[in-house]
Amino acid sequence: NLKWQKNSLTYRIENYTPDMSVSEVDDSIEKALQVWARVTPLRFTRLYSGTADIMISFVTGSHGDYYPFDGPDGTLAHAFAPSNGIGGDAHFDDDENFTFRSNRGYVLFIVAAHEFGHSLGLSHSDDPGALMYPTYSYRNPDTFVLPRDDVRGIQSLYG
Ligand SMILES: CC(C)C[C@H](C(=O)NO)C(=O)N[C@@H](CC(N)=O)C(=O)NCc1cccc(N)c1
Ligand SMILES: [Zn+2]
Repeated sequence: NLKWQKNSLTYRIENYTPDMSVSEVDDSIEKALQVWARVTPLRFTRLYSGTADIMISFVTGSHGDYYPFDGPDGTLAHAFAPSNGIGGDAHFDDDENFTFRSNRGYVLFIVAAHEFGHSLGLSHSDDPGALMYPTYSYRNPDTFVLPRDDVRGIQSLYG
């Protein structure tokens, strides 16, 4: 499936990284979902148990899918395109150092916003300024604005 066939999606934070406080992780995830909700009819509801559309976890190395993580740097996270089961799920490599807003380490909000782009059906962009560009670059979460290329991409799916 190219995209979700519903606008109301659920998410669940299954576990936490030791790099940040629980509230910083919660806030980073919520803000990363809002980035996409603001420019689409999509709405996200948090679940605290059971199976959500977007299951979010912090894992290292081999973790039960066919895409084991690779230690520090390299792959930071991955997410699965919309579908039942693992579709939509986002896994974060906990061998990375995730931060709330420092440019030392990877800003979880930025990585999560990128991953949720995949969870919603976006692939990578070749626009170097795009959030969906393949490689991470630091951006201040307090002043982050979704680049035009990403708005175009998500609205071509859900606009
Ligand atoms: C083939 C994929 C599994 C690579 C993986 C990715 O794109 N995940 O969505 C990944 O972690 N790519 C790294 C590439 C790298 N090490 O620079 C990345 O930073 N992706 C996350 C990211 C986060 C925020 C912004 C952007 N543009 C990219
Ligand atoms: Zn990616």
